[in-house]
Amino acid sequence: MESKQNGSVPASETENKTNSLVHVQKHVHEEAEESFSFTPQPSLEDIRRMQAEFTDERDWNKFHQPRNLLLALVGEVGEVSELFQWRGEVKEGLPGWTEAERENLAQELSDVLIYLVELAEKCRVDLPQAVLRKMALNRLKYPASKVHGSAKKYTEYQD
Ligand SMILES: Nc1ccn([C@H]2C[C@H](O)[C@@H](COP(=O)(O)OP(=O)(O)OP(=O)(O)O)O2)c(=O)n1
Repeated sequence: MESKQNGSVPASETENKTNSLVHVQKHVHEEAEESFSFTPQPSLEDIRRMQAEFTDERDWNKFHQPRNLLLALVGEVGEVSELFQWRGEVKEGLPGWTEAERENLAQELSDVLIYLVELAEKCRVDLPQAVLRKMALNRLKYPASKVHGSAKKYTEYQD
């Protein structure tokens, strides 16, 4: 028989609750810590080439001018937004999303990337190199020591 102190919850019950809380916290922690990375292929250059072949084979270059590609890109961004709308905040890893919803999102994000890469190609922007330059600029604009933990825009810092 469990001993009750001053009518409080038996020690074993408190222990169980504590244990399950620790379990839940550990689970949440593990989910947040779960590492994720992309497979290295295809590269952006691979994607550029594959999309160029797709376009050539269909004689679609006459439609794929920069402005049309930009409009197509924005349209696909809208399709990604549709998948998130009315859901409220969505946690990292998309807990509760079905496999079909995840696949849908993967397809829409791919459409965005495909049009982005082709737009960059048609504008003669070497996207991987441009990204390296831009990230270097971002690091200069937002020194970690200065902005750590703050999401303020760089123009809001007084210095
Ligand atoms: N003129 C076109 C039409 C399509 N695509 C390619 C690039 C995109 O990855 C995809 C876009 O196809 P859809 O316009 O059919 O759009 P979705 O695949 O998003 O279909 P839906 O709008 O029904 O969701 O196909 C392309 O390069 N050029």
